[in-house]
Amino acid sequence: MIGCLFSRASVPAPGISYRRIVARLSLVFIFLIAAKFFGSEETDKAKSVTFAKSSESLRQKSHEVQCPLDYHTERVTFPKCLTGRCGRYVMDEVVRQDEAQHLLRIAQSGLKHGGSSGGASILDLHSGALSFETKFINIYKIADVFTQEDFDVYKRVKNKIHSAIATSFNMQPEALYLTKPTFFSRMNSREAKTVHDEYWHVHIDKETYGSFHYTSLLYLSNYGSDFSGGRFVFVDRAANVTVEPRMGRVSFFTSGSEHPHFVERVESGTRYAITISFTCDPNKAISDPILPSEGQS
Ligand SMILES: O=C(O)CCC(=O)C(=O)O
Ligand SMILES: [Fe+2]
Repeated sequence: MIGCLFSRASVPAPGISYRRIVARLSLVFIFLIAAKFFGSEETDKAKSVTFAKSSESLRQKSHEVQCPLDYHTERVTFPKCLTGRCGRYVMDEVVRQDEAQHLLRIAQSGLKHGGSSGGASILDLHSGALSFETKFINIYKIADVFTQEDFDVYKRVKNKIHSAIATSFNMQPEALYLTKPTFFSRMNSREAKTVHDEYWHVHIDKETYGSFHYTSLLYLSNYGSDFSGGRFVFVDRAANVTVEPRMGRVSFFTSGSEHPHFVERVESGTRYAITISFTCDPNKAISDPILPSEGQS
């Protein structure tokens, strides 16, 4: 069989010229190159544009995108919160460095009591959920880790981000509510052990989490020095658009199908961030976390 194929390849059939073979091979070659560049795997997109570099401090950088159809349908229900504009923002001056450092210490001291066996761990101060090997435990049941000051800083920073979103999207702050899940994340290059470790998949927050209308991310470590890989990537039609995490950097965007995104795999080091989510639906609102009183945990 193999011999047959070889002989067919080396002796052109009558009527097929070498020129034709070269032309066909060229077509195959062009097709392979095109497949590499325009392949369906979004994460392989060759064209990548940096929206925010970790080396630059941005007071504000924004980009407006077209809102999807279902956004306009939902506007009827939440007209004060869905103001007709969809887009993304990066701001480096909303959260102070000392506040970001304080939040990093909260994340580290909480995660000391657990941590995933794979590459992604979370800590949720609202529910107490903490990654532990391949599952989750309630940190409030096992340790008395946090102080009132920790909760005060957390709330102050959340309020600043809430105001920045309300102002940027031109809404009354009362129309926008904190929702769940809102959580610290720690990512590294460890091999995934469960689906919860697979943070690198393209997703849409409104579909993944249900209640989100506005997603915000506060970065607690620096791309390039604390870790490599791990950039945030918007999967736009024309190109992938990256945000490089930077200590204290706030990035926020409307959470619908206009913003598919993923986090690149971390190659080395440790990446810390907080996902703080907001909804327009008062029924999906959550309150600020409070320090569990003695005997309550
Ligand atoms: O940490 C990030 O940069 C993004 C995380 C994310 O996409 C999410 O929590 O839904
Ligand atoms: Fe997300």
